[in-house]
Amino acid sequence: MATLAAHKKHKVTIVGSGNWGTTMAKLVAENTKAHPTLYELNVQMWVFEEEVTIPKNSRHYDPGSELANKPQKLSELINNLHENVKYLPNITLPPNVIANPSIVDACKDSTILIFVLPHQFIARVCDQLKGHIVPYARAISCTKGVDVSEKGIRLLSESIGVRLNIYCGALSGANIASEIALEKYSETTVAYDPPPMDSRNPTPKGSPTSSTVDLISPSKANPSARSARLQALPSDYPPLSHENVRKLFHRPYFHVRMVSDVAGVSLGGALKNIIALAAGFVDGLGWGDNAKAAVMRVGILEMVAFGKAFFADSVHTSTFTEESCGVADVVTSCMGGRNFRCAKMSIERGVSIDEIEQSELNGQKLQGTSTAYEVNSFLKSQGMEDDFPLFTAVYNILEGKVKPEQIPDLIERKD
Ligand SMILES: NC(=O)c1ccc[n+]([C@@H]2O[C@H](COP(=O)([O-])OP(=O)(O)OC[C@H]3O[C@@H](n4cnc5c(N)ncnc54)[C@H](O)[C@@H]3O)[C@@H](O)[C@H]2O)c1
Ligand SMILES: O=P(O)(O)OC[C@H](O)CO
Repeated sequence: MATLAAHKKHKVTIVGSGNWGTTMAKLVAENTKAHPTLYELNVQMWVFEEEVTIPKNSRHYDPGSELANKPQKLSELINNLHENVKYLPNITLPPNVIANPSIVDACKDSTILIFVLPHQFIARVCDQLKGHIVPYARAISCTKGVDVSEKGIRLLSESIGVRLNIYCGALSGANIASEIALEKYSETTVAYDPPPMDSRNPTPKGSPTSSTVDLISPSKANPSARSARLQALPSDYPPLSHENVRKLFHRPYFHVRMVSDVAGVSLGGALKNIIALAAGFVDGLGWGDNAKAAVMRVGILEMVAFGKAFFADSVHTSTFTEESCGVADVVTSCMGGRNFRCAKMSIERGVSIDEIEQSELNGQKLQGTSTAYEVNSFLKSQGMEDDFPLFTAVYNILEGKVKPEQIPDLIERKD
């Protein structure tokens, strides 16, 4: 019997256009061009619209132009210059990256949605998207953070999945965007564990087209786990197997390892930002590399303990220790990430980290500060602050309740 070949291609949208969002658009657009049988060439990139003046040090600044020093729409600048002059300056984007200020239009008919927004904006953007995406779309979250509410703590992959009623995987790793944009070698971890119905291609005649799938696994973190009716990917699309998803992200300079542990990948990316703040605090005191290594060691232990305590059914400890999204991300973030750098500057200058974020990041957002608050509020609700002394110390430093100089005593094991 002749099998029906997949003849449609996946349309891909990048939801976000900051430093990492724009880098992600660049590398994904290189891959849609490299794999024309799987993916549509053009990659939509949703831009949170703002007016931007081309910086005077930009290669695109022309003092003789009538547009010099005039604010212009960021999405139009990106499409005209093939560069995001605000969030990823001096990097040329492939012409198949299409900046789009309409979230609904950017995601229309897309079967793959790649979320790369600061985590505080995820809920609002998902709300705007509800009812405007194809029901069999699949998502990957590249955002680092968690979603804490009175109901408990949710991974962002879960949050996106539940809000949009679609399956969502995660991408995270030791990935400082500016290095990857310059095509310097780096690795990442992509967790994608699609429901079995997605790997069936073509769909056998008479088989169901939708299935009930747990979008959130029941755990201590989520006592009210939720199931949803997930729609199968139609068989005229190429299956989103590990092999095909890998082809969307892997580049000669960006090596991808595929895993199935979505919870571990999501959690590693979120918690490492709290550890990076601690590393910045001790470095800001001029304490050097030994001190940084000490907070990294304790931080990694707390990351593993957090996974075991609240996501025991889903997280594999080996994801933290063996994959780029765990220890490797802690290391790179504590050496050169924005959370580390801003925490360090805040100590050196004696001002709050929020002020440093405002004055130094030109609109880029820190994820560590809000994650430290969110994780603390969750730990408090569980009566477990004392079990995570480094995470608790970072929160108390941000609150001005303890001083960074107290970190060694605060994180010392009490046994
Ligand atoms: N930059 C990196 O090196 C890097 C690497 C890996 C992961 N990440 C993660 O990726 C996520 C996105 O970070 P980024 O670096 O792309 O962003 P960014 O911090 O560079 O930029 C902030 C973005 O937020 C957008 N924004 C501002 N207000 C908004 C609103 N009200 N609604 C929606 N969007 C709004 C801005 O337009 C901009 O695109 C974060 O979770 C971050 O931790 C970043
Ligand atoms: O610059 P940060 O601190 O947001 O970290 C960037 C990446 O997450 C590092 O992997």
